[in-house]
Amino acid sequence: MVRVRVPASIANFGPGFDCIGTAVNLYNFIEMEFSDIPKIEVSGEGKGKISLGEDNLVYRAASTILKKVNIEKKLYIRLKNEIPLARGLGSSAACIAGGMIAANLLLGSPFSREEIINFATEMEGHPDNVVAAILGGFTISVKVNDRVLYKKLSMPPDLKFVVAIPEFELKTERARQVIPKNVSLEDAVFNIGRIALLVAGISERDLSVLQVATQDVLHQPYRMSLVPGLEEILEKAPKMGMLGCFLSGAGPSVVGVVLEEKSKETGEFMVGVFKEKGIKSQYVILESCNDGTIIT
Ligand SMILES: Nc1ncnc2c1ncn2[C@@H]1O[C@H](COP(=O)(O)OP(=O)(O)O)[C@@H](O)[C@H]1O
Ligand SMILES: N[C@@H](CCOP(=O)(O)O)C(=O)O
Repeated sequence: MVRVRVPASIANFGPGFDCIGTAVNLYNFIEMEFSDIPKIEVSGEGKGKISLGEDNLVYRAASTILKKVNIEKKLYIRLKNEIPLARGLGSSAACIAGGMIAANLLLGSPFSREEIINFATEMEGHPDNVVAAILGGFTISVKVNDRVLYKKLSMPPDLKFVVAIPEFELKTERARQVIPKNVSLEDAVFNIGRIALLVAGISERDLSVLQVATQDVLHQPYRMSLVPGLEEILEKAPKMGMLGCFLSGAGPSVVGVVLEEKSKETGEFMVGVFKEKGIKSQYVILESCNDGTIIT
């Protein structure tokens, strides 16, 4: 039997659509062993909702690895989930990364970490969440044909990520449909500069750039129609003393980047805005997780 812990991830981090992600300290735990019949048990998030069949995402990710080495065996998988589903905290990436890494361990690790990153990216469709979930920290990932080229930085340790999590689910697939296929040169330049500033700011520990460096015009404006309250939160965030504010992944959760003393106020503010829109939400105060998927 193998047991892994895989972190949630905040993808995009403002301007880094499909290429930047950061792992945070909210986890799913996956236990896996070979079995005569396929069996899945779930506790925590998604219990009663998640499929217990072979179409379960963790099962599918693990099976992908078994198939690559022509192993036909069935699996018994126990899932203990802390990551809420379809809220923009990388639940699907955690299933794919964790399922693949656990299966690779069960097989005696025939695949390298690089290979797992490539397989996981292929299954998820974009590398930002899976790379952060596998490696931890703040990650920059670029797809080059079938491979992913990546860099990992560590987050300044004093940053808190206050995440307001609405009660409603927003599937990433749906949130991707509203983004236009083409962008203007002006918008591309807006994001390119901010991504560069963000990466430099994180590596130099210069928090003063975050306000501007977390702005985005490539995905957030289009997703506002799916997340009532997002526009108001982003507009008021600087006045509220947030260092940065953006949609978590594809949403609907919203992240306020703050220093500890602003955490509670930030969470209550965001939950208040959602409430005004008739949306129930709760907030959690998270920290960066520099470990990726680990054996526990
Ligand atoms: N712990 C889990 N076990 C099995 N499937 C899961 C789990 N968590 C998420 N999923 C699958 O992933 C889907 C959500 O993925 P996605 O829309 O990408 O949202 P997220 O932003 O949370 O990654 C769920 O509807 C479910 O099918
Ligand atoms: N770059 C993707 C990230 C999706 O993250 P998730 O946590 O919502 O799955 C996107 O913005 O579509």
